[in-house]
Amino acid sequence: MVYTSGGTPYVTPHILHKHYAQSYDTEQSSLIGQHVEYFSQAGFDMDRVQIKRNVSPALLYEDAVRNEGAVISSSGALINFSGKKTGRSPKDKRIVYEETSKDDIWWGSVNIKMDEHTFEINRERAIDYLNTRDNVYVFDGYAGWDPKYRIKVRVICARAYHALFMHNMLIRPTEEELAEFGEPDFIIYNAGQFPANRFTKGMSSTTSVEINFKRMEMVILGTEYAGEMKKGVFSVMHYLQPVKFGQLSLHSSANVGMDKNDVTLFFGLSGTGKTTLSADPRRQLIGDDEHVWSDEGVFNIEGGCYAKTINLSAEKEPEIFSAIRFGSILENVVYNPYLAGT
Ligand SMILES: Nc1ncnc2c1ncn2[C@@H]1O[C@H](COP(=O)(O)OP(=O)(O)O)[C@@H](O)[C@H]1O
Ligand SMILES: C=C(OP(=O)(O)O)C(=O)O
Repeated sequence: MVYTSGGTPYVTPHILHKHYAQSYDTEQSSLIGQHVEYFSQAGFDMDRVQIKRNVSPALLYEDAVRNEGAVISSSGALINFSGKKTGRSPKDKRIVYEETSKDDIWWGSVNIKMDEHTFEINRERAIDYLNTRDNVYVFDGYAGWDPKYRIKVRVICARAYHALFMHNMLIRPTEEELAEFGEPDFIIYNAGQFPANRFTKGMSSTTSVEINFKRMEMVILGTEYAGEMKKGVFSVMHYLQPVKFGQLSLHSSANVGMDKNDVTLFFGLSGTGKTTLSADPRRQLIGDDEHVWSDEGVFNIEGGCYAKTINLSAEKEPEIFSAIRFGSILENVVYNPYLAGT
């Protein structure tokens, strides 16, 4: 990200893995016995890494600013950079070919096949990388507002901003729900700072975004674009809803009239206006991207929204503009370093 002021270019910082000594209240991570055992069994070196589970946005801000080159904008949002990948990598997204799901997947250039062994290699690579970090962030949340059709998702990642992103995009459990969360239904291992090995069978680049429906896991290597995680959860719900629950999942935004139950769905590929149109102030927002039309109505899969900020103005899109405040993330935007991130 380059910002130019008076002809002088300024490259905004993107400092990764800076090992600052950190004071951290261990109470906050509150990994109770069963969790410590879970993470040890999952291959995490619990003597080395500090696992921070469902920590507050303020703590994630502190870590992102201290360790990841994040900046706080004048309106309180957290400005972050996703490195060289600033969008999704569809050509590097693969699905494991295995007996439990192979007949329910439309294989081809969108759903690219990967073998189980390669998944295991990349999964191990991701966990090995995460074990080299001082901080590993975990966010446990739900996908799907209808308790009948929702799943429990665990995100394990190395960047505080990725944890904050999923804190925003998933549905947050209450304190009681978190205490009784138990085993997740789906796990994302995000080691996006670390590349895939190009010499591993099937890897065509250093990026790999892969889903294994048998293990109900996703592994991300070689891309830090946070949207991969939210779309990964969507891929899983797009598989589970029709195949396992018999419900219709939709890539659409949705809103509803103030008095009537007249739900409107807006369909379109990424960047075609789903978020913008669903934010109509005369109607109530249900969600901006991922829904399920179930036997009882339309429910959102997500807990937050993801909007494009290009040419965003307070006049044209006031609801989206005013959402840029404490807790929200600005990803890959230009800012003025002299005016405290404006
Ligand atoms: N008439 C319009 N309707 C919707 N979006 C528009 C329109 N004109 C321009 N835009 C812009 O197009 C982009 C649409 O992005 P967004 O709503 O986030 O798409 P999506 O949610 O489908 O990915 C925004 O930057 C928005 O400002
Ligand atoms: C986050 C994204 O979603 P959408 O543009 O569909 O809102 C994306 O395409 O990466």
